[in-house]
Amino acid sequence: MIKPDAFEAGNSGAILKMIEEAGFKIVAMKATQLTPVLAGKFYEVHKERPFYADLCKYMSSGPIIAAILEKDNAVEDFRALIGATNPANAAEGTIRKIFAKSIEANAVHGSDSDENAAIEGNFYFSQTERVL
Ligand SMILES: Nc1ncnc2c1ncn2[C@@H]1O[C@H](COP(=O)(O)OP(=O)(O)OP(=O)(O)O)[C@@H](O)[C@H]1O
Repeated sequence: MIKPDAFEAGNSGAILKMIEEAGFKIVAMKATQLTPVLAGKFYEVHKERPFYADLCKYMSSGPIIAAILEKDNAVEDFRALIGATNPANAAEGTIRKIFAKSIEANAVHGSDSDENAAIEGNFYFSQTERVL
């Protein structure tokens, strides 16, 4: 997912280019905007965390791009490409180091397991929208 800060800043194209150049195939993609309720559902796992309300507000504040990516070892390789959650700790050359504004507005999201990738892919795309 390309988050609202990166979309608003006009960085979506540059981020997608980095993703493709790193060997990921985009198999489904759309621009959309989450409602606060849907943002809350997407990040439900964080509902007890102190930043949850702000996160839901931020994630529904503007358009995002949702995409399903395909690659061998995709989860691990994508998390390496995006870098640490807090851009201050992200390695040089990672998407978050280059584009993130803060620990919250950190440009992109990546699934943390194959299982969650399937759940999150289904969250955004119906079967008929998927090119699988
Ligand atoms: N301490 C914090 N303060 C504010 N927002 C935070 C904080 N920690 C995490 N977040 C926000 O919540 C999101 C989810 O947190 P998580 O710990 O799952 O990080 P992540 O797995 O690197 O990010 P993501 O799940 O978006 O890929 C972060 O990407 C960030 O936008």
